[in-house]
Amino acid sequence: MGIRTGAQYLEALKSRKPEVWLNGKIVESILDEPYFNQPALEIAKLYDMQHEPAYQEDLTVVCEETGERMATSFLMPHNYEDIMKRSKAFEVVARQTFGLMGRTPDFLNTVVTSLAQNSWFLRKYNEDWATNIENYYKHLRDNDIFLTHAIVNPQNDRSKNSHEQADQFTHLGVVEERAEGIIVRGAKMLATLAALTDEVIIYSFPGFAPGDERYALAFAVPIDVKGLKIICREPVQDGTRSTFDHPLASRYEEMDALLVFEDVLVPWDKVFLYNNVEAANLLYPMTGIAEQPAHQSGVRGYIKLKFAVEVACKVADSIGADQYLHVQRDLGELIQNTEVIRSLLRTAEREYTITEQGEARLNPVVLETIRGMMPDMYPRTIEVMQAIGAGGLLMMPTEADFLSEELRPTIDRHYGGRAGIDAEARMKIFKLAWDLCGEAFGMRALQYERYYTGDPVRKRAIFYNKYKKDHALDLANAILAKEDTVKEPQTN
Ligand SMILES: Cc1cc2nc3c(=O)[nH]c(=O)nc-3n(C[C@H](O)[C@H](O)[C@H](O)COP(=O)(O)OP(=O)(O)OC[C@H]3O[C@@H](n4cnc5c(N)ncnc54)[C@H](O)[C@@H]3O)c2cc1C
Ligand SMILES: Nc1c(O)cccc1C(=O)O
Repeated sequence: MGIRTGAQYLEALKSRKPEVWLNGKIVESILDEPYFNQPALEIAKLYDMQHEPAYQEDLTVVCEETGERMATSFLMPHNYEDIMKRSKAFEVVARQTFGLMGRTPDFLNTVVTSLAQNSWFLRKYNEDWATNIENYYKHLRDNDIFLTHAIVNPQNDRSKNSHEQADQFTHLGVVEERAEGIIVRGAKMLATLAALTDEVIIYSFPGFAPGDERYALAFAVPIDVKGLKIICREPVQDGTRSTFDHPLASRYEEMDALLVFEDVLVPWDKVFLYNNVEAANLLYPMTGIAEQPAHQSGVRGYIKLKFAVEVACKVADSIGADQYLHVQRDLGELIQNTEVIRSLLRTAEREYTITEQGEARLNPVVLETIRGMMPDMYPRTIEVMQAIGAGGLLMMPTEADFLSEELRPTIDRHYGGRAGIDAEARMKIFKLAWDLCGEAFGMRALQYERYYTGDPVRKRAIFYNKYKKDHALDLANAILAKEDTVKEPQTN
């Protein structure tokens, strides 16, 4: 099939009926549900862009194996040119959603591509696991499949491992083996965009302990597989809010969901890892699924940070606040933060290495630095935006007010900004800002930057401990090695 169009993506959406729970009801038709309609159209636009002359060379490449075009995010990187091709594709996608949709198809495309490129790791444990992921990669690549994923156990009792939870199937685990596959039961979180995807892949961040064997697994199933409940969180918009009042929340809402598997059959050919705690704990650090998605999320995160900083600058400019020193200082800080991330990305890309399997990987220390800085930089941007927007963020008429012939003259008189910024222009800027720094949509976008890549506290601790193990601290050791020994005590 090769690359899909938006219409083909939407047709596939219509052809399925996953068990999606939204506000206490099963959604009968995803596309007809107002809440999902606009985000689905945004995803469809990304598929259409693969066919548009302006974007096709950036978003797709010709697959050497099939001769058909495939998404560039399925390209297995072997050199700097491949790295930069992927980087450009990630940026084109990110710019389309201003970096606000973190789990666009390219994210998991890079995950499965790297799992396939590193199938050697799975082959060490089980030949079938390796063959299965290699075949799954081709299935996704050749059919341009949109994946969601859930790799975290739901928050039940974080002081206990999966096998110690009160109910042994609170967390997703294997109930039994059958000739046709494994039966899985339990929950996994946090499947972003699940309702809008074709299939779901399950695996885990490291963290299994002896006794967790039944939970140590990785597999993939269609999103509408029998027995899978997709339980959505509360929506941050209802699909009917005006794009004038909520320009971001109305378009880029990424629904998050808990996945509950109720004795779901996973065919053996879709099992990538099973009943092996060591393999499950090493999957993330030993394959490229730490580095490769971090490239996509680094580029996306940069675009989102840059976008939010630009909104903060527009807010300040629209009311003349950026003539004041402290506002200039704070906005200068935010701009410098975006330059730090941009520069780190170029450094990580340039300082790539080639693995024994021929995979080009960005510098992991630099990638991890980006991942470690974003959970502070993005919230700081929102804080500055709130401080500059101040009460104006709570002083915005709605689109309906603007449309009132009676009220409009009053709005025009009292809601304008500095010279040259009329009421509508200022309100459009402030509504962008409020979606980012006040609405539930914006708070989720902030929480995303804090947690999408894992717990920042533990990620930084892992980073420090690995850095200490891998780096000699040679500058400090050099001075300590000098002959500045303590002289003999003076004896009087
Ligand atoms: C908007 C958003 C989108 C996301 N999208 C996805 C997705 O698409 N797919 C997916 O799989 N995941 C997704 N995630 C989930 C993300 O991977 C997790 O949020 C992240 O791994 C942290 O886990 P947690 O949220 O359960 O926090 P917890 O691990 O429960 O942490 C809660 C608090 O307890 C502390 N804590 C808990 N356990 C420990 C421990 N063992 N040691 C020390 N401290 C501990 C943490 O430091 C933290 O302060 C998303 C998250 C967000 C916010
Ligand atoms: N956040 C991640 C994810 O959801 C899947 C794979 C990798 C990551 C990551 O950030 O490392």
